[in-house]
Amino acid sequence: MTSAAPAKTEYEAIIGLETHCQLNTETKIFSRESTRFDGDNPNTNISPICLGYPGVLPVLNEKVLEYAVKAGLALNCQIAPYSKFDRKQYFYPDLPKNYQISQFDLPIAEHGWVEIEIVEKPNTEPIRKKIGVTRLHMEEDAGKLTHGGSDRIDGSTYSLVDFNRAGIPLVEIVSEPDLRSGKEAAEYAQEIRRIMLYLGISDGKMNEGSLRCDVNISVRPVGQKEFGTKVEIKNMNSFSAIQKAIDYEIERQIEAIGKGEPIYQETRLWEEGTQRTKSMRMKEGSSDYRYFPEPDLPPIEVSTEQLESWKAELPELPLSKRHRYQSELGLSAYDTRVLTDDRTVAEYFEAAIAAGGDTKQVANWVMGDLAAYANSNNLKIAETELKPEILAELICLISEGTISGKIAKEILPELSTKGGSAKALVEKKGLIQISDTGEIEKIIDEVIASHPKELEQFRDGKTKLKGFFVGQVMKKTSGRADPKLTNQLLSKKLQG
Ligand SMILES: Nc1ncnc2c1ncn2[C@@H]1O[C@H](COP(=O)(O)OP(=O)(O)OP(=O)(O)O)[C@@H](O)[C@H]1O
Ligand SMILES: [Mg+2]
Ligand SMILES: [Mg+2]
Repeated sequence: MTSAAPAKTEYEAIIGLETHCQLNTETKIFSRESTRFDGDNPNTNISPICLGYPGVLPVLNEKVLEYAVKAGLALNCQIAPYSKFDRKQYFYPDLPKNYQISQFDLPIAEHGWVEIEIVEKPNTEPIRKKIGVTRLHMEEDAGKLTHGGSDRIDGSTYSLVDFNRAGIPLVEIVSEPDLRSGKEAAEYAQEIRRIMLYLGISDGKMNEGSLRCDVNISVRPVGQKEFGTKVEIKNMNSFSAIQKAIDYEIERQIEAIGKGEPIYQETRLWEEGTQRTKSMRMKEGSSDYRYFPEPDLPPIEVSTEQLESWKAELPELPLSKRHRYQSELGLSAYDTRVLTDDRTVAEYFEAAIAAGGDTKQVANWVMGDLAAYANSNNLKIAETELKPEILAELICLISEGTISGKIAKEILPELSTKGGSAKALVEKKGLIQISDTGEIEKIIDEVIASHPKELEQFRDGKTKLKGFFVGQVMKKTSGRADPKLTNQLLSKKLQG
């Protein structure tokens, strides 16, 4: 008896990511040219070292080591007290040396992990998962190729190469094959980016190529222990492209296996236009690179003292903030995620609380009106003129009853544009809330006296008209009457 081909749900995907982050040092990894490459003319920030002329000697940029170690620590890795560089050899027009200086068997950092937190919707429990980080190593970037165009004279096609990018420092972060879906992989990549940005060592721009993720995927029947053959996918320039490329590739592999076709160990390209992956080349095994120790660079030794001093410089990282906001501040996983995504937002939030603002209120303002103001003015929250202490002051003015929440919303744009104290602005504009019972009663009496018809209808059972009277009181006081008190007093007066 032959068994039917397994259904789609009987397969699971195994995914591992290789993430390349450009480090934002001033100068290149082994030479002194500037790392600027966009904006500058092609092939201007170059030297015999990054082009690999014979006989030149590379020297490691100390900042690169510092940034790589800090990244390794932030990824919970063990930092190697002794590591070295190796030559990874391959031929490609963007690599004139025919080898890339990288690290092979003794990388600077190994055995780490990253926690991802998937929050599907507000008010749901997040799914948390630890993803192993196999290693982090330092290496140099290659040049940038621009394909296309055709020669004006003979019509031949050509490619241009810009070596300004050659020698820009990179760290490559290799994950364990612990990811199981496109969603998890995109979340992992975002967490890596967040960590790099918190550390301030990379700008994390996927669309400009300073953060590049290669995805490795295989599928296997559920229950099978061995992994299937992996396929590597490149060329995704957003997190959603990572997710889509993986989801597409999982389907493709399952379908191929279903048809009895082999899966080749190959490199495929994600095509944004067709939303598909396309075969690019068969994948080298590591033996094809003929790695050997880089003879021109001494091994790297990191002393315990040096390591401790770099460790002491690390900021509080997103994971720790997420845990703290949820367990100590009692915020939801969803709010926590919004508040900790960007370090400057998290720091603004914390400063407003430190200045006396109520936690939940600060969170609501930062994620709500203030975020909306900042967005519509193309600013970051911390770049607005509303300093965190003033947001705290504004919140206190509401809670002590000096102004209503509505008035606070109205003056937020002015405070965010011009700065200055919230209290001073409220006083200057005469916006202080009327909370005096006698004063409100007097206004209510006037309103009732001038609307006898509505009063009669109300007393005849059209109780909805209460809202009309509230509105009239607010109109007369330019919105300054304490809404709660107004409601209470109106209820009494309308009954007669
Ligand atoms: N069978 C598999 N299915 C899916 N992912 C896998 C499988 N085996 C390994 N991986 C993942 O593939 C990635 C391999 O990356 P690594 O940098 O070690 O090697 P490579 O891709 O062969 O080399 P290169 O750096 O030249 O691209 C890791 O993230 C690993 O977790
Ligand atoms: Mg790879
Ligand atoms: Mg790799």
